[in-house]
Amino acid sequence: MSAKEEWIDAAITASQKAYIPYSQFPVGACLVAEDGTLYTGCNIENASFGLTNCAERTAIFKAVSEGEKKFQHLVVYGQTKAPISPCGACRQVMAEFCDADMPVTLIGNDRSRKEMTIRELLPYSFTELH
Ligand SMILES: O=c1ccn([C@H]2C[C@H](O)[C@@H](CO)O2)c(=O)[nH]1
Ligand SMILES: [Zn+2]
Repeated sequence: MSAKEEWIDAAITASQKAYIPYSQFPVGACLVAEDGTLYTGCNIENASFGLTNCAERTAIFKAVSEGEKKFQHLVVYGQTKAPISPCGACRQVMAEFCDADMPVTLIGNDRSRKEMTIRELLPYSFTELH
């Protein structure tokens, strides 16, 4: 299923909560659980830059900490010209908690969008310890 407008709106609204004193670059995410529950997230920066948590990971960690295990879609919004491209850390975390076939909709400034799967975002990923 392609992303519902409601999910995109939720990601955009979440970006308005971003804590971004260093980059001034707001990002929002909306993770949709199997039953339709929405978990939103924004990027949360830190004076120790490496501790910054991206919007995608905020949404995923919120959902997992609420006990969610199955997801159907992730939307990521950023004010980029082309649809935003998640960082490597977020791709690895997505691969941990989402099925390889799950769609991820990437959104740019003008609501331009690109739909990819988890597998396309992180091919040949490390997912198991054995
Ligand atoms: O997919 C992305 C890309 C970047 N950022 C954040 C991290 C940092 O706060 C700011 C600039 O990289 O944007 C996200 O949250 N998600
Ligand atoms: Zn990231």
